Amino acid sequence: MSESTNIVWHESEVTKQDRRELKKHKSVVLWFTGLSGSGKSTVSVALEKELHGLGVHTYRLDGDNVRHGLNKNLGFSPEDRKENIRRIGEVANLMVDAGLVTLTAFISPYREDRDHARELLGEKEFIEIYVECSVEACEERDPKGLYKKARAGEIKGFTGIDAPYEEPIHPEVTIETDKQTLEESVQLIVNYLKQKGYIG
Ligand SMILES: Nc1ncnc2c1ncn2[C@@H]1O[C@H](COP(=O)(O)OS(=O)(=O)O)[C@@H](OP(=O)(O)O)[C@H]1O
Ligand SMILES: Nc1ncnc2c1ncn2[C@@H]1O[C@H](COP(=O)(O)OP(=O)(O)O)[C@@H](O)[C@H]1O
Repeated sequence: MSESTNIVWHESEVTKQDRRELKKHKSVVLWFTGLSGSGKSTVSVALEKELHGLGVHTYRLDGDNVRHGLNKNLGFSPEDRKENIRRIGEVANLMVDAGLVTLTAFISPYREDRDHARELLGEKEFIEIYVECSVEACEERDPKGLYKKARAGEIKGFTGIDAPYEEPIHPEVTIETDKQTLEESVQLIVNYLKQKGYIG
């Protein structure tokens, strides 16, 4: 792939701050990370519904969905996962600029890749949410039958089985979906956003 040259940033007259004032809430990325089956999609869907009900403008980016389009040329090698997360970080950055509370639900197994997204967005606009759940519980749930396939050797390099997952060290929020109910997880995140002044 070649790199763009001779390009110059063009400022808009409407700023991120203007868009936030129109929407009456801050914009931020809620970056869910965790094993397959930990509950990233389930919790982010329920949270988005709750936030929408509170008058918050949201958008949700989900691993399976984005891999159908924008990232359909990427697989699950460490390099492809890195590129997947790099693109999501960039897209999320645009959405935060647009004034949206953006929910991303990707395994994002590598600490370094998540930290790059954090650097791009900046500390105030990046909230890492660790969806903690033991691999045993995820495998027990196996909502898409993928753990079964991985155990049978039909999927190689499956996160938590024969590919790594690096736990966050200092996530802003941790939810334990093998101990808490879905409602408890959603409430915990809503309370965090209110407490920190992201939403009214
Ligand atoms: N090898 C392997 N490892 C992990 N997951 C796999 C794999 N192959 C396919 N899948 C399916 O792809 C979904 C994960 O995509 P992500 O984009 O979130 O992955 S990553 O962040 O790039 O690691 C993941 O979705 P979730 O279960 O929602 O996490 C799986 O459905
Ligand atoms: N407390 C809980 N929080 C979230 N999901 C739960 C919980 N208990 C059971 N589940 C189930 O676990 C599965 C999680 O799957 P999913 O949300 O697709 O995970 P991921 O997006 O991380 O792969 C769903 O079938 C969901 O109904």
